[in-house]
Amino acid sequence: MATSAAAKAASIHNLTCGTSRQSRYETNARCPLLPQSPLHKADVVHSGLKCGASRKAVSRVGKTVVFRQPTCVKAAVSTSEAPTSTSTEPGKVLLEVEGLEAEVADGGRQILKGLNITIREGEVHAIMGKNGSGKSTLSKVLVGHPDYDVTGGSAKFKGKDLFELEPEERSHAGLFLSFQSPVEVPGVSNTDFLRMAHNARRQAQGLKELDPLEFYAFLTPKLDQLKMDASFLSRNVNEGFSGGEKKRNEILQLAVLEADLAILDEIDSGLDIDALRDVAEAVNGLRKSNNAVLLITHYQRLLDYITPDFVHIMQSGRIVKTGGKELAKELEQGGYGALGPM
Ligand SMILES: Nc1ncnc2c1ncn2[C@@H]1O[C@H](COP(=O)(O)OP(=O)(O)OP(=O)(O)O)[C@@H](O)[C@H]1O
Repeated sequence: MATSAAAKAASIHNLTCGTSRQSRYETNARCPLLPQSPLHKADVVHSGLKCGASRKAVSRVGKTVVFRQPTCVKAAVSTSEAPTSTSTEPGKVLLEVEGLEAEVADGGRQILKGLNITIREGEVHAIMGKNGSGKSTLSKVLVGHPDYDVTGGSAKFKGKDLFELEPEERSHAGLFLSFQSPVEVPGVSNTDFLRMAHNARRQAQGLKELDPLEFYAFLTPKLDQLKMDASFLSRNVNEGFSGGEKKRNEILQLAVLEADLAILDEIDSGLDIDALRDVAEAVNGLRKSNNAVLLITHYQRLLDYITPDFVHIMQSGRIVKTGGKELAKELEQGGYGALGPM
């Protein structure tokens, strides 16, 4: 058996990770998968990979756990299938959130205060809102970030109770979050990382894992699509990447995982004009009739490229207004004051 990080991960990824909500206090440690890597306690939750140490082991040994944020996986990403947002038939419900309330873990302050949103297959939703209104918290709560406790409401993803699933199970089920500030994972090459994540979901789906050559063939067209140089594959995950390169790399993960619901948190921040277009085109290329995108953004410019079906305005932990794409334009022109009382 090869001793690469990928092979090692492949052999351990079906063990239990310490990143569950219950074990969030046990993550001040190093992962057996990425022993060189300090753990990113707050940033690395949405893992399609599982850790090599059980929670029990974590608490007993006092060290452990890894995880990384990626991923979900399916096979090839088709760019030929048109999204169905123009269809008059509503797609199947992918995500249904009702009355969601969440607070900072350990009895901290309440951030989400009764949030409702329903996302169907084929749709693009955009959430906008002033700084601190709770947009990123919503995305992190949905993927099971350990910094937050759900204190009320419900969320169903593809008909299943989302909060019954561990973070990596949510990933395997097809939920993907591109973080606002993607973390670096020293010691693990991008290609190994992507393949681990890809194979973790394939395994969860009962599919045969791809070997390095098969995976490379699968990955290469996606690099072209994102106009990413192949040299990014051999570099450690996000290490030394510019802000824009990290964002492209997030979308590469999404392309590899072909999630059913992609939550993209400020994917436009830090991108130059060309990069914004490339990333937006790549996201559009990933859209299919049976998947959906939730964009969190402050600016209309992203929505010029990725046309939303619904724009939601968030304020104080709730969605207070919903409209079509014209709502974002109104906001751009007049600011939040122009939207009137909400
Ligand atoms: N882990 C945490 N500990 C303490 N406070 C937190 C934590 N996470 C979020 N908050 C607070 O919750 C509020 C909402 O934060 P959040 O990052 O969700 O806002 P946002 O709408 O995404 O903001 P921005 O547009 O600036 O990115 C903020 O006041 C923030 O300081």
